[in-house]
Amino acid sequence: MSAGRPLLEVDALRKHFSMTRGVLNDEIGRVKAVDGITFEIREGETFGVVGESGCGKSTAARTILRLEEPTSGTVRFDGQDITEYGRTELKRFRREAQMIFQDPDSSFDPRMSVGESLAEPLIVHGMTDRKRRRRIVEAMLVRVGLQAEDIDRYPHEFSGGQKQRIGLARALVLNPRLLVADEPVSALDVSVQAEILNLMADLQREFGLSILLISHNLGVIRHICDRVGVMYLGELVEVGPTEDIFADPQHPYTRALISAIPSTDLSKRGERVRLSGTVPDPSNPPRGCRFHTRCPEVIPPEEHDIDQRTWRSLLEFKQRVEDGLDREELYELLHPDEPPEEADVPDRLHEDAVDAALRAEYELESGFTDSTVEAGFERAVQLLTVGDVETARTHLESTFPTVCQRSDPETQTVGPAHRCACHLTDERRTATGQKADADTSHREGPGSLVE
Ligand SMILES: Nc1ncnc2c1ncn2[C@@H]1O[C@H](COP(=O)(O)OP(=O)(O)OP(=O)(O)O)[C@@H](O)[C@H]1O
Repeated sequence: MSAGRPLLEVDALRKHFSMTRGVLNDEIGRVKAVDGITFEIREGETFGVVGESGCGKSTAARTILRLEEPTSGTVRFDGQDITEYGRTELKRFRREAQMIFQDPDSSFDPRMSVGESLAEPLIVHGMTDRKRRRRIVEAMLVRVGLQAEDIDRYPHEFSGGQKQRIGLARALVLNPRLLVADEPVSALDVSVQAEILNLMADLQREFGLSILLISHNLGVIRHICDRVGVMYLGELVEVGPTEDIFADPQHPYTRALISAIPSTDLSKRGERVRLSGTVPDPSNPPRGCRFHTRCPEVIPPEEHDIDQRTWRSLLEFKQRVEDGLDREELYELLHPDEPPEEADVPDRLHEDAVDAALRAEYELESGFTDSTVEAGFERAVQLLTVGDVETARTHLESTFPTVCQRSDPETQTVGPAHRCACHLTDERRTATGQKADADTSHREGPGSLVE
């Protein structure tokens, strides 16, 4: 369990990939895969990073190990900034910080025996005594639950779970201080997953390891992590001790991930929060809170009487207009079997038909109870039927504002070592009379979560 001093300190780390075009490689944009994350891992601690596919977890791990060069920010290992390491220091660091991957197959050369694969790092780091290497490798195989005789076998002779054991043995053969495990069990049968996670926990205790565990599955993280960082679109939106994150999740994204964990408790089934769509394009992240385009708890304007589901649907409509809902698209909505390029799209579409089609598309009521909401929606439809998307956009912006779209939430301390970046946290604090406690020392947006 956690106790020691910080071994790894990640501060405002960014990794952007350049998108280029043409022979001159002109930059046309940047994929903000990791966009200002801050956390630390103490000696002997397991820290989990969780988030959906495409949130930037693997890029974060690779940048922390300097397999990718960071765009900005620092990574300190045992107090030293690894972003400034030269070749020799980097070699030493690579010995102390090892990585295992999702697919153990891809990390083994099928032509090399297990013994040869595991001895390789020892040779690279200067161990010339062959007998000694063999003794170390055999002992490590036994330690991960295999047999010393397995040393002369080949990767294809092992099951997926056994291969991941061999992967662990190879990562640990150099006695590292940090293990970075990127989705180590997601390719394995569920029945084998717990065995590998338990083995990792045992090895961690025995070797006093620090572990950075990356997974899209909070159930996996819960199994062995002391603390968790929840990652969304390049940012850490919540960080805290595992038990606090599960007992009192603050961020709607964390709540959605928790609800996605299959429950064996029948009474708890059916409470799953469904997130619409996938993680947005990191080269063009939504403004304000990056999660607002999918957030099931996005904050409605105070002046409107509107339920959460309707508000979510209205915001999806608003987003579609923002993305440019022109007359051709509307025509397609009205006439799904008639491609607009072949049809003569009229200058003015039929208002009632567009109104009905949009309400059906976004599952909106046929008449909103709040007359201002009704009038606001009708006005947007009018503007869209004549193709005035720009005015429709500004009209929707002023009629249906939300703080979630307007501004980036600041990181707030919500409990001991528990931080969250969400406007709902501000609202809750205001409602309970607590002073907003923004972390002004780390103004890097929601990624600024430190212990
Ligand atoms: N070398 C690269 N060049 C350009 N974009 C990249 C590169 N590597 C990753 N990306 C992009 O960065 C974003 C984050 O990818 P990353 O693999 O880190 O996410 P992830 O959360 O680990 O997802 P997964 O579990 O699917 O790997 C994605 O949009 C991905 O397409």
